Amino acid sequence: MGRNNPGCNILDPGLLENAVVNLSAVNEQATKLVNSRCLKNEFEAAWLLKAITCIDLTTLAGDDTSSNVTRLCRKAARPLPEDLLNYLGFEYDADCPIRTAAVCVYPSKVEAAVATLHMLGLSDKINVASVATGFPCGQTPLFTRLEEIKWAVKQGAKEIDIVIDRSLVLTGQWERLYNEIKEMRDACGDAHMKAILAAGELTNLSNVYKASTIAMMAGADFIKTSTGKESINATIPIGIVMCRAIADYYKKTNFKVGLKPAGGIKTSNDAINWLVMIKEILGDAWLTPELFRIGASGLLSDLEHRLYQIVTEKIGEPYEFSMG
Ligand SMILES: O=C[C@H](O)COP(=O)(O)O
Repeated sequence: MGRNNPGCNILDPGLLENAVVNLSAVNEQATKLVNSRCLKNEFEAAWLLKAITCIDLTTLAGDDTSSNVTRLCRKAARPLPEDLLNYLGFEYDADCPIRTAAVCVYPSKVEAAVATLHMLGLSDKINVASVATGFPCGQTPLFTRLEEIKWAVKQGAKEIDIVIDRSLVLTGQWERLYNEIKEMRDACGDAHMKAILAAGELTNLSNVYKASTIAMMAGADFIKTSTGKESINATIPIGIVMCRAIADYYKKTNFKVGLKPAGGIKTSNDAINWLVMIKEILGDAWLTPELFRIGASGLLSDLEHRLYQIVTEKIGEPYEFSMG
C-alpha cells in the first residue's frame, strides 16, 4: 500500500461545492454503464481475474470462529482450484498474482487471520483488514470506538474499516463528523483507514457526496459504500457519486483516495459493473488493489463458476466446485 492520505488540516468548505447531485443524470449514467458492454470470453476472464485480486474476502458473521477465519485465509491465498488457474496461464508459486487483496474480519478474529497468513508465508501479500468503531452501526461512545481501532491494530490489522456515525450526517453536523474521523485516522497509526459511509442510510446522494468528501479531508485512504448490513448497500448510483467525489478530491489535492464498494456484490456481472465504472470515471490508474477493493463474502464462488464456464464452455456441476 502507498502512503497514507494526509487529509486536510481543516474542513475546507470549498471542497463541498459540487455536492448538488442531479439524480436523473446519475441514474442515466448508471443505466449506460451497466448496459454498455459486450465482452469476448478472454477479455471477460481477464476482468474476472482482476476482480479476484481486488477482493477483500470477508466474513463478518455472529458465528465466526477462528477455524472459519483460517479457512477464509486459505481461500484468499488460493482463490481458484489449481487446474482452473493453470488453464488460465498461472501457477500457485511465490510470484502468483492471483490472490485476494485482503481478508476482512471482526477485531477478535484478526489474530487468527494474521497467524494463518504468516503460516502460509503470505503476510506481505494479503493484508488483514478489521472492521472497527462499533461496526456496523457506530453507535458506541467515541472513546470505545477509538480504543477498538487501537486494539485491532495491536492485533496486527494493516487496514481498518471504520464506520461513520450516520446521525452526524443526518443532522448536518459536518464539523463533528470531520473531527471524529480525524481522531479515528490518528488511532489507526500506520494502518490504512477505509471509511464506511453506510450510504444507503444517508437519505440522499448529496449527503453521500458530502460524507465522502469529509471522510477524505479527514484522512480516509479509501471510502467504502456500506457495511453489508444496511437494507440498501452498494448500488451503482451511489458508486458514481462516490467516484465523482474521489475525482474532485484528486483534482483539488492531487491525492488519490480508493473506493471500496461492499454489500450485496455477489455475481461476476456485479464485479465487472464496478470495474467498468472505475475505468470510466476514475481511469486505469484506479484499477489496482491499491485503489480499488470489492468487499464481499459470497462473490468468489460466482467468479470461480464463471471462469470455469469460460474455460470449459460448460456449466459446472455443484460437486466440481470447492465449498467456499
Ligand atoms: O465489508 C464487506 C461486507 O460486509 C460484505 O457484504 P456481503 O456479505 O453482502 O458480501
